[in-house]
Amino acid sequence: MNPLSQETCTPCRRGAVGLTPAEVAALLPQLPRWDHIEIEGIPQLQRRFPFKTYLQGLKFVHQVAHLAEENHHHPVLVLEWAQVTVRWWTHTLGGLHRNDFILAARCDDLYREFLRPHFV
Ligand SMILES: C[C@H](O)[C@H](O)[C@H]1CNC2=NC(N)=NC(=O)C2=N1
Repeated sequence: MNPLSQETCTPCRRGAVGLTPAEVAALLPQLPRWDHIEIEGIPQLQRRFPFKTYLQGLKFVHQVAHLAEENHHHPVLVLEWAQVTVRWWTHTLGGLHRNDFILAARCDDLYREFLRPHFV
């Protein structure tokens, strides 16, 4: 279990300060399957999760949506055939906050549950 996923998100108030590039660089190794990308000048965390079926992907999207609601922090979710793409960033900062890393780690935990064989 990634220690990041054990942390609690902090409310990100307007005027909050985002992570410095050094802080982002220090956190990225804890999310080895996530890409640090930039879209329209906004740094984000992105991971593609493969699934056997479209409906399995939808189930994962549903779980991530509930995680987002519980934490008042919402990702971009792209549901495609056999894959779900998740992108985290903090809108109020236009950049990355520790919350983005925490919730990315939580997504990894949810996905790991999908991969665990469910014995009948
Ligand atoms: C009021 C509400 O909690 C805020 O607008 C939340 C909603 N979800 C959010 N999600 C993300 N990713 N970034 C935000 O800044 C954000 N703000």
